[in-house]
Amino acid sequence: MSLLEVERINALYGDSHVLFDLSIHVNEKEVVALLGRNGAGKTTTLRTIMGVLSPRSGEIRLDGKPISGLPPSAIARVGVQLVPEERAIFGGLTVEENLRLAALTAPKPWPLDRVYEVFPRLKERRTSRGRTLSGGEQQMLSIGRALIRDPRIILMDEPFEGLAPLIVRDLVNVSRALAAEGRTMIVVEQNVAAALSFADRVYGLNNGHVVYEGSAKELQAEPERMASFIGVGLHG
Ligand SMILES: Nc1ncnc2c1ncn2[C@@H]1O[C@H](COP(=O)(O)OP(=O)(O)OP(=O)(O)O)[C@@H](O)[C@H]1O
Repeated sequence: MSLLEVERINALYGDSHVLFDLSIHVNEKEVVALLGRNGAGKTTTLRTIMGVLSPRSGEIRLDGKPISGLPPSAIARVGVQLVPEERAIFGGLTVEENLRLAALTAPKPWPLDRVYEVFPRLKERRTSRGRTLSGGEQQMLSIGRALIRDPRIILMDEPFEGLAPLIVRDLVNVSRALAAEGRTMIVVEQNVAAALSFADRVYGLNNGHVVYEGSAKELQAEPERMASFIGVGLHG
């Protein structure tokens, strides 16, 4: 049994059908990349797993127990954490307050220092307010807020988007380290090369359908295959 099982979900925004019988699974300690063009349904898949959107049909299970239909707060309590594209940190609170707040409702949160070991820059900025952070620092804080709750699975939505290449390199290195220590993650990313550098397995999405599944290694060996499915190249 996989840690996360998404089985034939259909999701709609009003009358607009966005995910069609979509099935994916994520094994414990596995990193899965969801790749596809803009509008393919990647963000909607993460939002549906998190419970922000309820699937119209199908089922989502964590550890074999259904979570679809539960509110996001309940899904967070059982160990799912979304790191949203817009980062969603509290601009008026300091780095440390943002982290403490995230830890507050977690059953077994990490001590603050463990987050600071992952992101030393956050320790340097711990008394700074969220709104004064750079884009890269905000992304570190957003990931740090997920990590401090010690979740079973982290859903990362375009973590490298809009960041300078040097920051992306640092965040990729952190993601690799998290993968190496056995964190379970789903990553949605337009930067395919960056995502494949730490993903184990890949799903390609197109128009709300899974159109490709394979190991990251397979895909790196034949990137034209991915391009033919979804029009996303390794350098796209
Ligand atoms: N709140 C919403 N209301 C209505 N339609 C939406 C909403 N959010 C997304 N959609 C539509 O659902 C489809 C899937 O969007 P989604 O954001 O999941 O795609 P994506 O693969 O994550 O792409 P992107 O990289 O652009 O975020 C698109 O056609 C989009 O226009």
